Amino acid sequence: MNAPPRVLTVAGSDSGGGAGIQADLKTMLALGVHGMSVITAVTAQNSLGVQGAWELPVEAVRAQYRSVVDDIGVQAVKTGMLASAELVETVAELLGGTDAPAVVDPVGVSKHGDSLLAASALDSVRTKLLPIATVVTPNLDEVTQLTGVRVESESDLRRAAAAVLAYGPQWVVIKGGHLSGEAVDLLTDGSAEHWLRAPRYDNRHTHGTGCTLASAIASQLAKGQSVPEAVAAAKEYVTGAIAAGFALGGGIGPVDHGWALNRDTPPV
Ligand SMILES: Nc1ncnc2c1ncn2[C@@H]1O[C@H](COP(=O)(O)OP(=O)(O)OP(=O)(O)O)[C@@H](O)[C@H]1O
Ligand SMILES: Cc1ncc(COP(=O)(O)O)c(N)n1
Repeated sequence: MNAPPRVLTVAGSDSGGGAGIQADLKTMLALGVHGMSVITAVTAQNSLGVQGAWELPVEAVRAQYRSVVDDIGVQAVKTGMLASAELVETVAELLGGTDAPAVVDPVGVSKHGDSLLAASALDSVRTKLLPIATVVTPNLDEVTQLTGVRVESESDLRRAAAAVLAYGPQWVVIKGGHLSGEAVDLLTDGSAEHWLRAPRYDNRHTHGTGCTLASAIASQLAKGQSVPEAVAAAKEYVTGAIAAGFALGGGIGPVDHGWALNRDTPPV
C-alpha cells in the first residue's frame, strides 16, 4: 500500500485533547494523512482554561523537527502555539529550510484568555514567521495583536487582510468566527479574494476551532490541492466539527474531529 501524504504539526500539547497537537493529529487522521508532531510546549489545560504551561528547550524542538523531516519527510507543515521569541525564530529558521507549504496559525491567546505567546515574541512572528508562510490564519484578536487593525464587522476584513499580507505571507485567512451573524472568513493573496461562508452554530463547545482549521488546510495542501481548494475543504470540515461539538468537563467542550468518519460519505 502507498503511504498517505505526511503532515507535520509544530505546536503545543493540550492535555484536554481539544486544541493544540491533539486537535491537529485528530484532524489529520480524519482527513486521511499521516500526522506527525514537534511539541513546543506542554500545557495543563481543560474545558475551564489553561492551568499551566511549560516550554520545551530549543534543542528539543530542533531535534524533533530534524528527526521527522530528515527521515520521513513532509508534504506540509502547520504551526500553532510557539510560546516564546526564541521558539518562533527557531521554527521560522527550520521552516525556511524545508521545501513544503507552511500553514501558520499565529496562536496568541486561548479561548479562555490565557496567553500562549509572550508579548516579546510578536515582533519575531511579524518579521521571521509571517514572511515564510504559505497561508497564515489569524483570528480577529490576533489580527489586532499583529497589525493594530481592529475588526468590528465584515467590512473591516479586507483592511485586516491587507495589513497581515504586508508582512509577506502568500495568503491570509482572516477568521471571522468571533463576529456576529454568519461564520465568514476571508481568504486572499492580495489579488484573488474568496469569501468562505458557513452557518453560525449556536454551540459553545468550540474549543480547538482555530487549530482544526489550520491543520485541515495543511492536510489538504499535502494531498496536492491548491490553497483556495484546501481552505474551502478545511472550512467545510471545521464547520461540521463545530456543529457536532460536545460538552466535556464544566466549561467549553471540544469540536468533534471524528464527525465525518462515521458517515456514509467519505471525509472532505
Ligand atoms: N459558532 C460558529 N459556527 C460556525 N463556524 C464557526 C463558529 N465559530 C467559529 N467558526 C469558524 O471556525 C473557524 C475558526 O475560527 P475562530 O475565529 O473560532 O478561530 P480561533 O479564534 O483561532 O479559535 P479559538 O477561538 O478556538 O481560539 C473559522 O472558519 C470560523 O469562521
Ligand atoms: C496548546 C494550545 N494550542 C492552541 C490553542 C488555541 O486553540 P484554538 O484552536 O481554539 O485556537 C490552545 N488552547 N492550546
